[in-house]
Amino acid sequence: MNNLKGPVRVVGTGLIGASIGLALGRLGVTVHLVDADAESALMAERIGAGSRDVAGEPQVVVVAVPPDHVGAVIAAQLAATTSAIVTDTGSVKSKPLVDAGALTDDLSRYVGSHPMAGSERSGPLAGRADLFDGATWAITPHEGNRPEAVELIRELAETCGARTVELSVQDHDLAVARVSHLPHLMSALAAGTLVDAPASHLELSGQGVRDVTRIAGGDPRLWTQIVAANAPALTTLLERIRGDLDRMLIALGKDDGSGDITNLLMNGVTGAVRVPGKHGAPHTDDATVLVNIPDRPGQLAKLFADAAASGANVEDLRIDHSPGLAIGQVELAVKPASVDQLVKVLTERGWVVHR
Ligand SMILES: NC(=O)c1ccc[n+]([C@@H]2O[C@H](COP(=O)([O-])OP(=O)(O)OC[C@H]3O[C@@H](n4cnc5c(N)ncnc54)[C@H](O)[C@@H]3O)[C@@H](O)[C@H]2O)c1
Ligand SMILES: O=C(O)C(=O)C[C@]1(C(=O)O)C=C[C@@H](O)C=C1
Repeated sequence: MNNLKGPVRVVGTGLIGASIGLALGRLGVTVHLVDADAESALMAERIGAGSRDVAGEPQVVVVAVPPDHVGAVIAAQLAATTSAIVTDTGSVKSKPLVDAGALTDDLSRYVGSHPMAGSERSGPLAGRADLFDGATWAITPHEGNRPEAVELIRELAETCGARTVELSVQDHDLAVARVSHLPHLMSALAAGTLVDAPASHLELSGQGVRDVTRIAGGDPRLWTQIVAANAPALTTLLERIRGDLDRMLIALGKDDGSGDITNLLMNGVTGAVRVPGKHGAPHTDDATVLVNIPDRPGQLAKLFADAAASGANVEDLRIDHSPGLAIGQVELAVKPASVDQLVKVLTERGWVVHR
């Protein structure tokens, strides 16, 4: 470790590039900012993601531009540098390798990577220094890479706060089709049915629809490039979903279809619990307790104090709050053995609690 000295040149200073600059800046790594759009680089500099002074050979180049441009920018950066290790943050890993390979003979200084953290927002002003803290960052070396080059990119990701996972380019693209690209398409399709919904229907929106539609807000131009670049893997998954949709439609049309509906829903439960929890840890068996919380200052602090008094350790929490309502709901995740005592103490102290 500690081979990352900088400077790091970030090409593409939008959400991801600016966040990388901010994250590296926390540990004093010098970051140089380049963007085809001068305004984007200026904004990134203003929020403290680095400087637009790009003189000299960088130690590392991070290419954080939209997927259609990644390969060409990698090739251009390899040509513009002599020793720098070049990586990219593109959401699909086979396309940059093919695109850059068509433009240069030597890809030994290029190591692919992909931070598995982001947002539905774009541009430098959406950048956050803590975006990658605890997130997974995929490293996808190819045959021509030297181990030291791969190690340097691993160190870059870890300096940004992430934990790294190494996998092949092909395996990466299959994995993200499942855990990122298909979920995005499903979110967009579900949100699309709201386009012509009457306001009186939308008024009933609760946390469920907010959870399902958040990522649908992502930039459609960026996501078109992402899903087009991963079409083969996505096609296989979409065909599977089409089969499940047909099964659901047939079951809904039958008087005795509830068994098959339950089977499809059970399948969802089984899949959902396989999603790893925070920091890449396995999904825990924590139990959840829901507590109604009045929208008044100090209530959250009081709830935590009362939970602590029961002896329960709060492993995680989520707050659902609808603007305009005088009450919200807090979901406390605790060890199953703590639930009974937690519910007893909170109820005694006046909280409305649901298991
Ligand atoms: N948005 C996410 O959640 C997310 C997460 C992980 C990885 N990624 C990947 O990271 C990359 C960047 O995504 P983003 O969300 O930061 O996009 P963004 O739109 O916020 O920023 C992209 C930036 O690249 C610049 N740019 C475009 N073409 C360029 C070129 N030829 N040379 C230099 N600059 C150029 C744009 O001006 C823009 O400032 C994409 O490849 C994306 O697939 C995105
Ligand atoms: O949190 C989000 O908004 C994201 O969609 C981030 C997300 C993901 O699917 O996890 C989106 C695309 C990227 O390539 C990596 C991360």
